[in-house]
Order: sequence, then structure tokens, then C-alpha cells
Amino acid sequence: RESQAQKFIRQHVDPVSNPNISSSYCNQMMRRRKMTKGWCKQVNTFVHEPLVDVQAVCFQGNVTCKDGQSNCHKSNSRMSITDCRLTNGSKYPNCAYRTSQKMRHIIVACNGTPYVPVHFDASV
Ligand SMILES: Nc1ncnc2c1ncn2[C@@H]1O[C@H](C(=O)NS(=O)(=O)C[C@H]2[C@@H](O)[C@H](n3ccc(=O)[nH]c3=O)O[C@@H]2CO)[C@@H](O)[C@H]1O
Repeated sequence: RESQAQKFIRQHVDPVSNPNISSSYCNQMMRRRKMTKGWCKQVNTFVHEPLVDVQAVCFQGNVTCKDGQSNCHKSNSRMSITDCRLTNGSKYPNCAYRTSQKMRHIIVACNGTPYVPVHFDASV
């Protein structure tokens, strides 16, 4: 049984890829990280920073989450991310994504002991 923390890492952490991401990055990674099973996940962000740097965000700026909870945190600095957004013509099971490479502050929700990221809220 995958924990919420493990699910966050599977869905959002990819330190390996370098920033000059290919246009097929999202089509490959959304499949590889199992977000195209049963349905095509609409939007997903991958963070290209070391896991420890992403986990450290839990101890950075506290902000309100989109759902109104108060356990969200905004990264002090901008991070290398890739946004994957489902294209209009995409038809399950052929999930087709637009790949956008950005430098943004990330906002994650954290929970538990140890207090770790469990949800990707937004990037700004
Ligand atoms: N405060 C909280 N504290 C603790 N837990 C909390 C809290 N809030 C939610 N969860 C939980 O998280 C789980 C979850 O999957 N939430 S999700 O909104 O669908 C995730 C979004 C995100 O994956 C993705 N997205 C979106 C934007 C973007 O820039 N980049 C990007 O990747 O799209 C998804 C849909 O928007 C769910 O179990 C919910 O209960």
C-alpha cells in the first residue's frame, strides 16, 4: 500500500531530468509514473530538484491551501518544474500532453510525522 508521501514522490519528483526537457517528456513520464491508468490525469507538475530540497519546503513559508486548509508551504526560491497539461484532442487511453518547462515557487501541502509533502497545490 503506497503512502501519501510515496504517492507525492511518484507523481511530482523527478530530480534526474535536466531542464532542457523534450516535448515528449510529459507523454512518457505521465505513463511511467502511472497517471494514465483508467483516465488521463488532467494536470501534473514534476519538480526537477533533489528530493531533500522538495521535502524542505514543508519548513518554508506557510500559506493557505486551495482547499482552505492551513498546511501548505511555498518554496523560498524558484524551482525547475515541468507542467504537463492534457491536450484537447487527447483521447483515453492515448493521453497526450503539452510539456511546459518553468522556474516557479512551488506550493505543497505537508502532513504527518515526519512532516513531509503529501499534495502538490500550485506553482507561482
Ligand atoms: N491541504 C491538504 N492537506 C493534505 N492533503 C491534501 C490537501 N489538499 C488536498 N489534499 C489531498 O491531495 C490529494 C490530491 O490528489 N489532491 S489534488 O488536488 O487532486 C492534486 C492536484 C495535483 O496533483 C495536480 N496539480 C495541480 C496544479 C498544479 O499546478 N500541478 C499539479 O500537479 O492536479 C491535481 C488536481 O488539482 C487528495 O487526496 C487530497 O485529499
